[in-house]
Amino acid sequence: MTATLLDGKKIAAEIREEVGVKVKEFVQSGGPTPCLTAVLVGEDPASQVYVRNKSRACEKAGIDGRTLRLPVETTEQELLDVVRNLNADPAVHGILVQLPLPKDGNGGKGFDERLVLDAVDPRKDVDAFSPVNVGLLMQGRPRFLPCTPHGIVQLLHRENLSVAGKHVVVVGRSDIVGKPMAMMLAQRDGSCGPKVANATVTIAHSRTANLAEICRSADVLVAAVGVPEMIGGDMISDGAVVIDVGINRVADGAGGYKLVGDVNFDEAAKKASAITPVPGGVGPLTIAMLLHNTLLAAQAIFKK
Ligand SMILES: NC(=O)C1=CN([C@@H]2O[C@H](COP(=O)(O)OP(=O)(O)OC[C@H]3O[C@@H](n4cnc5c(N)ncnc54)[C@H](OP(=O)(O)O)[C@@H]3O)[C@@H](O)[C@H]2O)C=CC1
Ligand SMILES: Nc1nc(=O)c2c([nH]1)NC[C@@H]1CN(c3ccc(C(=O)N[C@@H](CCC(=O)O)C(=O)O)cc3)C=[N+]21
Repeated sequence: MTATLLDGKKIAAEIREEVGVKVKEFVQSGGPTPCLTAVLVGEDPASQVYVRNKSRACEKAGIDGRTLRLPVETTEQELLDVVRNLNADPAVHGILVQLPLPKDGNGGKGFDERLVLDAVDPRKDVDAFSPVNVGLLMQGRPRFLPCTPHGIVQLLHRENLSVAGKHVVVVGRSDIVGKPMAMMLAQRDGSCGPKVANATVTIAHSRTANLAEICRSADVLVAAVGVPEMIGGDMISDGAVVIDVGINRVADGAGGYKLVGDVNFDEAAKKASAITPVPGGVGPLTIAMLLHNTLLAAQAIFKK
């Protein structure tokens, strides 16, 4: 089988366009310009790219996208104060603390990531990382859907790929991708995205025995591992749908870097019925859903 390419970049552009129209309507009806503030500590090059992409996308959608760049010397207390000031600022609707926080930050001690994320007001938590938002999601009554899994849900929906009754294998159990992805696809009622529900979900991770065999039993395989091209063609059954979340920078052999996913694309494309590329797959969708959440946050605060 030769796979259809699932064009995340194109679908993300459609979603951003739709969000842009809704932002315009919201502002015309008297609402404030939705404002997303990203907090970036240190100078991690990958984080710089994501934050730049986010602010460009915000601008195009009519959202005020701000970035607070803090030096790596920032202390945990100072970072908590920054977050609390953003919580209290009525002009800011969405707050995103870019992860990972630098290991050498906070005077060399590193940050307690949980403590910092927990300080974000749940109503402004457009990443959907706070315990309140995770709990609401789990119970099938989400306020914000986490951006990366929501992007995947939108992709499946818009490509008419149903997961109902299918076996979905999610490789990876992070709080940002694997865990919420698994929970969202297993919902009874599609509360976690349009019509996307009722999958039978397996969560695999680094302690999983027989990973290849489990992956081969997947109708839909979601790889969120962070290991370049670790999912080979031998781990994919004929006709499976493959969603590659991985964004890994590897040497390109010419002195520079290139991005590859967690899936060996060339091998997988020979087996799968449909597959997302890296770049141009899940990454752009993540940003589109972040804009969506920022508008939701502004609408919810405005209504009160
Ligand atoms: N496209 C996008 O928008 C986004 C992309 N990403 C990318 O997705 C990837 C995953 O990110 P994230 O979820 O944050 O990663 P984490 O490092 O937090 O989690 C990785 C998960 O993969 C599991 N794992 C690691 N090695 C193996 C292995 N050899 N076999 C099976 N499972 C393994 C780990 O298992 P265990 O729990 O046992 O350690 C863990 O659950 C990264 O490449 C990241 O850059 C992330 C966020 C957004
Ligand atoms: N609080 C927080 N929330 C996040 O959502 C978050 C985070 N921290 N830390 C890092 C990960 C990663 N992430 C990506 C977003 C966009 C692309 C993206 O746009 N990728 C493009 C290419 C980007 C490039 O050229 O490097 C693509 O895949 O086509 C990738 C990865 C969000 N994350």
